[in-house]
Amino acid sequence: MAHALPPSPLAARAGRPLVGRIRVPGDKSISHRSLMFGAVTVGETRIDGLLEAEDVLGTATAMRALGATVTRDGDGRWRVTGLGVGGLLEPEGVLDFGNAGTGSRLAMGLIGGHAVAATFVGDASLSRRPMGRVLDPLRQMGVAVIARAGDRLPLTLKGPQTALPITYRVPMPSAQVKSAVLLAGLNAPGVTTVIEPVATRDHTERMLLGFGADLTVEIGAAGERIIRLTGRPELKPQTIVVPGDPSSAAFAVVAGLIVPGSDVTIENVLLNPLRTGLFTTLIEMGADLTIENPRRSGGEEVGDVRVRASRLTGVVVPPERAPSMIDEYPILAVAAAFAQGPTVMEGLEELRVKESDRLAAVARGLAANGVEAREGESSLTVLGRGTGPIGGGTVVTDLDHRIAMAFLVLGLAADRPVTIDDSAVMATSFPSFRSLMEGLGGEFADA
Ligand SMILES: O=C(O)C1=C[C@@H](OP(=O)(O)O)[C@@H](O)[C@H](O)C1
Ligand SMILES: C=C(OP(=O)(O)O)C(=O)O
Repeated sequence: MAHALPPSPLAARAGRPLVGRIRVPGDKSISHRSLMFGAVTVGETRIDGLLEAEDVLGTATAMRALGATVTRDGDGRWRVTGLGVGGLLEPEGVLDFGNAGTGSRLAMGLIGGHAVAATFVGDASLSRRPMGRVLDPLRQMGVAVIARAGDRLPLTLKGPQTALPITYRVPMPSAQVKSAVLLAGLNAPGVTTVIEPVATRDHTERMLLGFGADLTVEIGAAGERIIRLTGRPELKPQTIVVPGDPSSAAFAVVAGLIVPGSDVTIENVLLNPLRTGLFTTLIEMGADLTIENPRRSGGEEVGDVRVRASRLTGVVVPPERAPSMIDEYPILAVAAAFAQGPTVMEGLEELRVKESDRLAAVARGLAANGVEAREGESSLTVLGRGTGPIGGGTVVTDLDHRIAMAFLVLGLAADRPVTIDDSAVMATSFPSFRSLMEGLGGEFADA
């Protein structure tokens, strides 16, 4: 795992325009779910374009430990032969989820619905993130939990003989919490209901329907989403084609907008409307961003995203947009650093419990590079391009891949190089970040 190695600093600096067409690796959310749903399906699920990054590889290892057969062909196609809903086996060792919030929390739901015990561990970042948000509903479903104070990793859970279907209103906008309850509900006899006051990414719902589950989504009187899942379905093996991850594409998109003279196309990007808040915001800022070749693939909207260098203007990003771009605020803050006038981002409380406290990390990284920003309790204001030079600083990544990549992009357009203290963290979600950006003309140097 990245954190066990000595840190490997990396610097990015401005050079020529970024030009070309790239494909980014597969979507992380869909990749985790493909492996997990395949593990509780009888028969062989095939996955093309699985994200081969540390977080998802950790989920593959965990599914093997639970008894599923998970293999990779020479041509990069993955195969999962599962055990059916209710069929998971008790793992022998601990399950190490590394840096992965999604992997660990969704697996807690999946395993919590089974009458097996499992111990979850992770890296220093994952071990400080709150797990009570998932454990609370699982306890209501009959899961026994032994955890450190504050419900942090490492922890052990044991699923009941028969999980209780519950009705659960998700208290914070979180697709991970929603998904954990639905995954536990898969093996609960009866109907599990999850109520989401604010819509979050809906890959669990779309994919469970694709696997043949009996699932409905109703919109309530106050606009809330009411998701009902009938437990103990017989899931049917699928062939899944994972589109490019918009959260990874985001780095090349913003780089193409802020490096003068650039023209970059990212092909085959997932464009699920619950994931595209960043693109909406950039267009509002004046970005020359177009979607080419829009199409559907595997039950999801996809397209090619083309950007050309643009003069950006600061905007106010409304809090209700946050769930559709929750992982993209660090890179939006970088775009905002090159905009004319302030960009105000609100409703960001969830950023404090990601791989790092991203509100603080972004504000610190900008300050280290001469960009003025104001950090509020749950908001961030980036004042935009001032008169002084941008860059020249070193950014503390604190085991956070998105902080690392966002600030390297800052360096590609800054007046002075920007250094991150550890580039290994990018392996969490986007191991090919550096080579893809170099292919477009980006300049990096080991520092
Ligand atoms: O369900 C998912 O795949 C994810 C949900 C989001 O987390 P939250 O549910 O904590 O908002 C997001 O930040 C994460 O990268 C992936
Ligand atoms: C928050 C993220 O991931 P996770 O919660 O899965 O660790 C992310 O990838 O930005």
